Formats: sequence, structure tokens, C-alpha cells
Amino acid sequence: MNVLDLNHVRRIFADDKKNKVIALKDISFSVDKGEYVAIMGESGAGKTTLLNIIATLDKATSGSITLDNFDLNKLPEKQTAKFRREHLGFVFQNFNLLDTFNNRDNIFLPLVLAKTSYPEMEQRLRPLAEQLDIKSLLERYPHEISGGQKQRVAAVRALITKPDLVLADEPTGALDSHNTENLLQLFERVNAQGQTILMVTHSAAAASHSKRTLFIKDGQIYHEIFKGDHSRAEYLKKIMTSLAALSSKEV
Ligand SMILES: Nc1ncnc2c1ncn2[C@@H]1O[C@H](COP(=O)(O)OP(=O)(O)OP(=O)(O)O)[C@@H](O)[C@H]1O
Repeated sequence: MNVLDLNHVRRIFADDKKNKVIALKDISFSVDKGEYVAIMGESGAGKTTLLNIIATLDKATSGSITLDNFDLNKLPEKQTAKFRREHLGFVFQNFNLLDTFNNRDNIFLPLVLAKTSYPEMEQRLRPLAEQLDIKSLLERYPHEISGGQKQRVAAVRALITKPDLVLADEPTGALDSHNTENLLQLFERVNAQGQTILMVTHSAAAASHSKRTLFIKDGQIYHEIFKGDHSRAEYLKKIMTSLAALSSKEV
């Protein structure tokens, strides 16, 4: 069953001189329930534009996007916040935590809105907080913790609702190597339990934790590779080879 379907998606921006910028030229792909897909590509390739459209934070110029059988082009503006809350989990750098709530309440907010019981919220929080080492940060406020710590709190908030799709934009960008490893292990573990994940990353090592990597170049899908039965090291090597081909002038 597909969680996400994109068909011939285009996104054209107008720059400040009214020139057309084709950020997404023609993007089609699907994500199956339980998949873990990484998206890679050089700066300006269109990765953030793509993620923003899937996240219902932006609209495609043309083409169709279906998420959980909802046509995102037809989603009324007024329903987007509710739709996001009910279907998506975000690990975005600019998808900020609320400064008026402490970290625990930030994490619980989507569950409170979904009327989840308090013991259930605590039960879900425990293993996630443990894995990302944020137990001692829960009573503090977002402005009292570092960028990397915020990223870990945001990751827990995204995963705790068990959303239909987790969207992650450079989720390890602000993390040191120890916390990067913890976050990637957590993503792998929740994916093994059925969580669907779509992650944009510049890091081949991070992408090697996924099951499939899509490469974007000039607003189009240029290539995709599957982990299949390969070891992580072999998969990483294939990702690096594809990245090298992607950045060479001939393609
Ligand atoms: N609001 C906008 N107005 C005009 N052009 C835009 C706008 N947003 C993005 N673009 C252009 O669209 C193209 C794709 O941008 P996008 O941010 O999606 O790339 P990216 O792959 O995420 O890059 P990076 O890895 O550097 O974040 C770029 O040429 C960018 O300049």
C-alpha cells in the first residue's frame, strides 16, 4: 500500500526579477507503507521544495500528490494544520518547538490534541527519551537547550504520534557523531516496527541507514538505489558512487 504518490510534480517560482525558476521539473515516485527512503542531491537540486510540498507547507504548480489517499492539491487551506497533525511527523530545523511550553509538553502536544491518556503518553515517551538521551531535558524550555538538543526533542515529538509518514530534513545536521548514531539507530528501529520515513540528507552515511535512496538533480529524479540484501557498507559505497556520478559534469 502506498502512503505517498507523486505524479509529474512541478514547482515553478518567480524570482525577484520575475524570472522563472524551475525548482521541480517533473517528479514522480511512490513511497510504500513501512519504507525508509533517503533523498540526496546537490545544493539547489530541489530537495527542500519537494519536502515542503509533501509537508503541505507549499503547493505544486502542477502534478498530483496523494498522501494517505488525500489529494494534497485539493486539501482546503483551513484543514492543512489538522492534516499535518494527524498524518505527518516533522523533523525539520525550522519547524520550531513552542517556547512557552517545556520540552515534555512540546512532545506531548500532538498527543494531547489527539486526546491520548496521560499514562499512554508517558509510556510512549520513555523509550524514545532514553534512546535520544533527553530525559534530563524534559522539564526545561526549548530556549534553555542547544540546537542539537532541540533537534533530538523535535525528533521525539515527531515519532511519538506514530504518524503515517515521518518527514525529516537534515535530521542529523546539528548533531555530534554520538547523537547522530543514536538518531539513525532510532529511525532504523522505528522503521523496523513499521514506521514510514522520508529523509532528506547530504550525508551518505546517514542515507546508508535507509532502504532506498533517491537522487535528485535539477528538479528531476536522476537515479535510485535499493539497499536490498547488501550490507550497510556495500550500500554506502553504492551511494557514494552515485553521488560522484551526480556531481560530474557529464550527467
Ligand atoms: N521561494 C523561492 N523563490 C524563488 N526560487 C526558489 C524559492 N525556493 C527555492 N528556489 C529555487 O529553487 C531551486 C531548488 O531549491 P531547494 O531549496 O529546493 O534546493 P535544495 O536541494 O533543498 O538545496 P539545499 O541542499 O541547498 O538546501 C533553487 O534554484 C532555489 O534557488
